[in-house]
Amino acid sequence: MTRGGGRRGALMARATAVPDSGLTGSVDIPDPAPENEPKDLRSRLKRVRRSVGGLLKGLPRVVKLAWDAGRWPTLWLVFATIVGGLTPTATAYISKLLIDSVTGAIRVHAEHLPDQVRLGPFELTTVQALIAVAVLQLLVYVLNALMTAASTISQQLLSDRVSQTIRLRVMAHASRLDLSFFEGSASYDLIRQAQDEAPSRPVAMLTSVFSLIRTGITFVSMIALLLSISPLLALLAVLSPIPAFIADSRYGARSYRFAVWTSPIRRRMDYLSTLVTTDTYAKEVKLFGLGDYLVDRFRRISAVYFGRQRKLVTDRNLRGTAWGLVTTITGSLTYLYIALEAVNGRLTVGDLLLYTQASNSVQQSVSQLFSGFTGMYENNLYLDNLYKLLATEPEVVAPAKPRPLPSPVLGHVVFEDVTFSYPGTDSVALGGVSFEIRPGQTTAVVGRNGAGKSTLFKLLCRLYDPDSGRILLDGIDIREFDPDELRRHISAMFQDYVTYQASASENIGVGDIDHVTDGPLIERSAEAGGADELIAGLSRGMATPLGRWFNEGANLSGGEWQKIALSRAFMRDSPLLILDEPTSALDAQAEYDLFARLRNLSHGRTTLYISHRFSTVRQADRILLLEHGSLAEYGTHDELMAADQGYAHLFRLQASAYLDVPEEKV
Ligand SMILES: Nc1ncnc2c1ncn2[C@@H]1O[C@H](COP(=O)(O)OP(=O)(O)OP(=O)(O)O)[C@@H](O)[C@H]1O
Repeated sequence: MTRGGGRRGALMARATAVPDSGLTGSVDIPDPAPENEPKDLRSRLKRVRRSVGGLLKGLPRVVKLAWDAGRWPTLWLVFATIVGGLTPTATAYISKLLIDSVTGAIRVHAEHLPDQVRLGPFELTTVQALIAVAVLQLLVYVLNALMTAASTISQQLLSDRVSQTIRLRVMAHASRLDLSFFEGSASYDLIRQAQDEAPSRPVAMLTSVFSLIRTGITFVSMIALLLSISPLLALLAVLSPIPAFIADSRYGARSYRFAVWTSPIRRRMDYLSTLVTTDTYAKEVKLFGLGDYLVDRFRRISAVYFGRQRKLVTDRNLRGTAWGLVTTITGSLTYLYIALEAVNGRLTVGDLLLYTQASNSVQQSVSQLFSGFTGMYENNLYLDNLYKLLATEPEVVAPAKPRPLPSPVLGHVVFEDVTFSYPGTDSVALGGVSFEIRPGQTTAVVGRNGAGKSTLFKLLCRLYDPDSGRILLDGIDIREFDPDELRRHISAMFQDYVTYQASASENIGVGDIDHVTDGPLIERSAEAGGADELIAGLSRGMATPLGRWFNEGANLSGGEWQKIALSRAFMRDSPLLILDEPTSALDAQAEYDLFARLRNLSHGRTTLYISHRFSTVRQADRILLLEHGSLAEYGTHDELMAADQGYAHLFRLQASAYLDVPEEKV
């Protein structure tokens, strides 16, 4: 993954250019910069070449997508397309036959000639000729109806399957991406676009492709008819729709850019609506009376957004229609020309009908060919986003030949001069941090807010890689292991743990997905995390749904959720146990109980925990104090108290508050 470079960098610049913080500030959207509008003919031609090139590259991807999603529906669609493409020509020809047989029959009766008319190469009686034409027409209509049904069914099936395939790919890929990818607003936009647009765009592209083929077939067969009567008519029919196409293609690119540009705005609209419609936020929204404010803000942002969109849509269609008039005028002139030719006796009435239909159809197909091309171009731009997302590779990856983890892992952790800044930020979250934790030791990590404690844990779990320095586990750089394999050897609970909308047992079981249905293990983990009593009190015990999204589930308190999250961390019997503020929401008794249990649970495992409560911190074998991303002190409680530096000060500060005596007397 590139950090803010290239296209992502450009997207990031655009995203931040929107002067809207979300909850306050201007709701207006600056106009998309007309950066890519070509001015002269050369650059226009260059752009056409580029778009055609992009299309030709995009086409096989979509066809492959359809083929992979369903072979039979794709084949049916091809067949139906070919038949559909020939139908207008066949219908026009049959109409000519019908008119010629009828006028022939009228002449036979009026002039008392022998009852014989010519139908194509055949000599038939007038009645035979009329029946033959009617049967032919019926066959074409039936075939066309069948093919239309086949094409509708295949399109529907393909559309569902293709969008499912895309969703799956996006999900599967997103689950592989680095944590940092989700933390950048530009990449978040990319995922949003891929999720919103990508499922429908391949099908839209496919539909454009097939209608293009169908129109192409109609065009070629009709133009053959037109050329035989008048090359001038054929030329006129081909050239007249071009102005409308040029107008339309400009707007195709413009509406794509508009969608990219407004993605941050739409994301904010989603956010505002989430704030008022999701249980997690409902309490505060009510308490602070935010409802009306948020709804009003949504209304104003959406009014601006839809106003801009309305302008784009109306402009596009009005201009398209204006240019389309050129086509209509040419069409009318063609009709006049053919009518005069028929009056002068150079054409039969059937020919008149045939050529009228043919020229009309050629004009229509040319304009459909062009607009199909524009549609494909537009869809292809959206698809590019999808492929850009799928091409984004995680940086935190396994080496070509990952080293197997030692067996058993002893849990000897060494940080060697580790420095790290979060992607996209200048400030150093950890700078030159070095320390060693012996196997089986318990270490408490302390420090003020923002000192880098959680960052240290994230690096140890390889959610990020250090910018410099090394982290060793049992003497081996953790980058030599497969990160998934490494994480399987770590039991961790983070500060912002997830509350799954699932049963109590599933909430704990996901801590080791291979054992998500292992009842006894889940029971043991619940006991370790201190959630056993609370679960026993739920109406359906372990089977009780937690959260209310899908079921009438139980709603837990903050501390109760934390016990569940803690229990989840104990599902794995790993050599490394990492707990980020595990007791922040627990009552004093529950905290005391946990640390009493932890003495047993951490036996033989290297344990690191972050805590702001020094009564628990002092129980650790070692204490590590971070200050502004640097290691300030490291040692036992007694050593650090004797050193009488930062730790001793913080310890006394808290103790004095408990004991109600001045700090210097503690
Ligand atoms: N995802 C992120 N992207 C950018 N900066 C981050 C990110 N997460 C943390 N930071 C920054 O890195 C620094 C260290 O953060 P960290 O979360 O490690 O602090 P902490 O010591 O765990 O704080 P607390 O006690 O509040 O949990 C902070 O300045 C923070 O703003």
